Amino acid sequence: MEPRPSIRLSGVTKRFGDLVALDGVDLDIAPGEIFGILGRSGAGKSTLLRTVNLLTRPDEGTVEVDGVELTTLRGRELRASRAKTAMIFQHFNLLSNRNAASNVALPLRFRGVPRAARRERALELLDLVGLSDKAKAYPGQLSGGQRQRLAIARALSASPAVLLSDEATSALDTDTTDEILDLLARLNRELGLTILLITHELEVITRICHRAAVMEEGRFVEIGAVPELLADPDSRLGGQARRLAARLLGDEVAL
Ligand SMILES: Nc1ncnc2c1ncn2[C@@H]1O[C@H](COP(=O)(O)OP(=O)(O)OP(=O)(O)O)[C@@H](O)[C@H]1O
Repeated sequence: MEPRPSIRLSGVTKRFGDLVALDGVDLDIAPGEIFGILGRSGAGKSTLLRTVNLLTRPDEGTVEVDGVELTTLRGRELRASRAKTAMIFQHFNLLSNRNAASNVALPLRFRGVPRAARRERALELLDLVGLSDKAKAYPGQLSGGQRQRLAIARALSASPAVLLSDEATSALDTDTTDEILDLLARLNRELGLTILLITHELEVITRICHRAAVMEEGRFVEIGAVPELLADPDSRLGGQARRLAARLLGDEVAL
């Protein structure tokens, strides 16, 4: 029997006035999978990601996380189920007036975790993301890559089963992007964390995603295992990869 999906979207539709931002999206993501959604600006990626924790409520369709249908929940029950997911962002969304340990510990404070336990967990998480020497540093004293590590540590504070990543590497240079992607891949392996990410960068998909979908106008126009899509001469993902290689190598033969 197939394991219960970590995330299941069925017929998810979202309209903004006359605009159909999501058009009946179906998606199953397995526990421990890294799934990437690639698409141009305006394709509907952010709207889709935000339906998974119901920051955006779909007009039609259902959203299940870990077997719980979020679309039927409200108030306290919804907040409790939302804790199974955490989110990271392009611009980190850290609190600039709190040091690194305090940024990580704050969500635990809201959950009523006692001070000593909060501190211990914060230091453990900073260590996990390679920032154990930065506990007292403020976000303004950290590099972009270190800030994203800190945001990842904070996202993991309540031990979510699912991490949602909204263009988390888009503001970073290539080497730092690779470091953050490698960190996400390690957390996926070591913690069994399911990761759903959206990106407009092909390299993010090819470096860490097990499966991917290409999104256009609120629909998936392609979905599959990344190695298979890359090897398929007719796939959009493969086509993009070959065009990128040709550009980088300046070699039309690669097309
Ligand atoms: N709150 C909103 N009100 C009205 N229209 C919206 C709203 N949010 C998104 N849209 C529209 O829905 C469509 C999909 O937007 P979305 O942000 O999901 O795309 P995206 O693929 O994430 O793009 P980007 O990469 O630029 O963030 C766009 O046409 C956008 O203008």
